[in-house]
Amino acid sequence: MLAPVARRTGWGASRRKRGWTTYSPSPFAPAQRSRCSTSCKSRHTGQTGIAAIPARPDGGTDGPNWSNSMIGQDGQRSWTIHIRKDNLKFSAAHMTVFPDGRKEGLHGHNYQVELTVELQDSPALARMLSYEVFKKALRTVCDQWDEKVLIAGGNPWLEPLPAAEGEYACRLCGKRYVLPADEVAVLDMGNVTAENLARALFEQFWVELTRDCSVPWRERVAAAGLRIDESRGQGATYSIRFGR
Ligand SMILES: Nc1nc2c(c(=O)[nH]1)N=C([C@H](O)[C@H](O)COP(=O)(O)OP(=O)(O)OP(=O)(O)O)CN2
Repeated sequence: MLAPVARRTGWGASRRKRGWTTYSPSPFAPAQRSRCSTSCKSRHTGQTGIAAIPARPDGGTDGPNWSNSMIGQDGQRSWTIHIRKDNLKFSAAHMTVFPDGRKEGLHGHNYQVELTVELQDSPALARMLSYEVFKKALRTVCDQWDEKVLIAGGNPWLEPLPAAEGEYACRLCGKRYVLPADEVAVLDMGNVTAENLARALFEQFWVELTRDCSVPWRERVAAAGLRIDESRGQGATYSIRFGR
């Protein structure tokens, strides 16, 4: 929660007094420094024209009273972490089945994964949630599907067939497939689309992430989304906003 406007002092308040309506997030940007004058109410370091960020006694940088002078206007603050790394991907084969019972030929993609996590309103929490925590969970779930043929276990055109030891066999849209069982992942979905993969991957990711019960995830994460691009410029995002 931000401090009420009337109680704020400093740069933002002085702008309002002057009737300026434009928003600039930081009064400490080089272009603004030269505006400081003896009438400026910001706290200063002693160096002419450079405002000091008031230090919190415990060294933290969150909370309503920290650096109110940096706030140009009222508003809801938020921080969003994005993670998209070349190695956060899985290479898999699939074939989408269309509603009329036709299907694509078996083909593969290097599925690229991207995570977005919107944090609750505090940069301190952002510091506590290292990128690595998210990347570790993402890598684990991506590995499950890497170098696999993905089969939609819930597709109405799928007919599982008896198979020899170590093999997986099925008929899909009338075509028979026999594959090494360890190179197949039968997924609990109706079709292997980017939308369904994004949702399934997100749900597994969340389970993996929240294994560490010492972190109050739901209090720290406001929303999260997982995007899968099956090729450059084409894919789907599954996202969830947690209710309070
Ligand atoms: N809503 C969705 N539609 C489609 C999906 C999907 O996941 N969600 N997937 C496919 C296919 O599986 C396919 O991999 C992509 O098909 P397509 O766009 O035809 O493939 P190209 O990228 O090679 O097509 P260009 O014409 O070169 O753009 C289909 N639909």
